[in-house]
Amino acid sequence: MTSPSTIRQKFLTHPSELGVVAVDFSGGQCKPGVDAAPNALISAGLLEQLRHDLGYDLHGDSDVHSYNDYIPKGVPDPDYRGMKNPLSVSAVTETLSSRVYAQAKEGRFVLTLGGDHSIAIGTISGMAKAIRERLAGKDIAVIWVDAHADINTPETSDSGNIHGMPVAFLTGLAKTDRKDIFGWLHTDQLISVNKLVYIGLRDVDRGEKQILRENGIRAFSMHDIDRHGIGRVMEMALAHIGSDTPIHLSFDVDALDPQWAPSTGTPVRGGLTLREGDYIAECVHETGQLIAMDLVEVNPSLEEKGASETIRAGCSLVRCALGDTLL
Ligand SMILES: NC(=[NH2+])NCCC[C@H](N)C(=O)O
Ligand SMILES: [Mn+2]
Ligand SMILES: [Mn+2]
Repeated sequence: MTSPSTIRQKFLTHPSELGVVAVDFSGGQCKPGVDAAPNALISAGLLEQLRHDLGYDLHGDSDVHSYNDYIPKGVPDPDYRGMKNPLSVSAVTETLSSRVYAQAKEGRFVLTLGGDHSIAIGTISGMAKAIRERLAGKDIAVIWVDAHADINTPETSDSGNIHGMPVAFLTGLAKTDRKDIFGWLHTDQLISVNKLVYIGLRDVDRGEKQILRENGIRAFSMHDIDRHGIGRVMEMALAHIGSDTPIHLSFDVDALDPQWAPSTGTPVRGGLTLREGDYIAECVHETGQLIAMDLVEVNPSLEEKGASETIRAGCSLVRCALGDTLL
């Protein structure tokens, strides 16, 4: 086995530097409020904790950069192949992709605070490209922690919400012939289905199940976690990725049970405990392969009584992924 810090050392030329990207965007789904999450997380002290308690130097957005400025103005954004707000989501994620790429090129860990999960189209494409350039064509692995698989194509989606489709675009399973609707994604920005692992699934659409099956995608559902325990599931998930691959962790807060994270747009009962979520983040940190994390789908305006709990849970997940709880 290569020494655990090799990947991080090779890629993160500045391991104590964080590129923070705060994305106030909600256009990948229909409920307002998820755009307020980055501010809520920052106001709760997240960045200060990373700086002060964990000793990171922060770069990038110290407050929220308005991604809504990148939505094309004065042009209608009609549904296309059933997708809602396709031009807006495409334009925002394209800009986000280049901002993430710029941070990653500096050799920094990139932490993105969403926003809805459609923003992963930008973050993961930016990381995939930066890693390929810096590590001689190497692919990144993605650990997608979520109640949902978010791998609908426009054709299999019932809702038309693009936050249910990012993985289909990122893997090239969803094709597009429109430059202005994700046609900007080039092969060097895509990920391989073989290096994708899901954890926490429990609400997967019928068409998505077929996509997972047909592509042999590794997925650990809540059923698997109940059967094997989170410890064994993490061993299996990380073994699938291997020790020589950089990891992007995309964490949807709805992977947690609504008891811990009620303020989210598509809550599903029967989820992870906060401790299980933290444990996932700790295990990925411990590999020395983690190079980027997204935290998405915190919506402070839903279930307002639970908003501070959800924000606190989100802060905890990020701190764990950045090494807080390990001795
Ligand atoms: N990122 C999320 N919370 N996604 C929920 C997706 C729900 C459903 N599968 C859909 O495609 O609409
Ligand atoms: Mn989800
Ligand atoms: Mn999601």
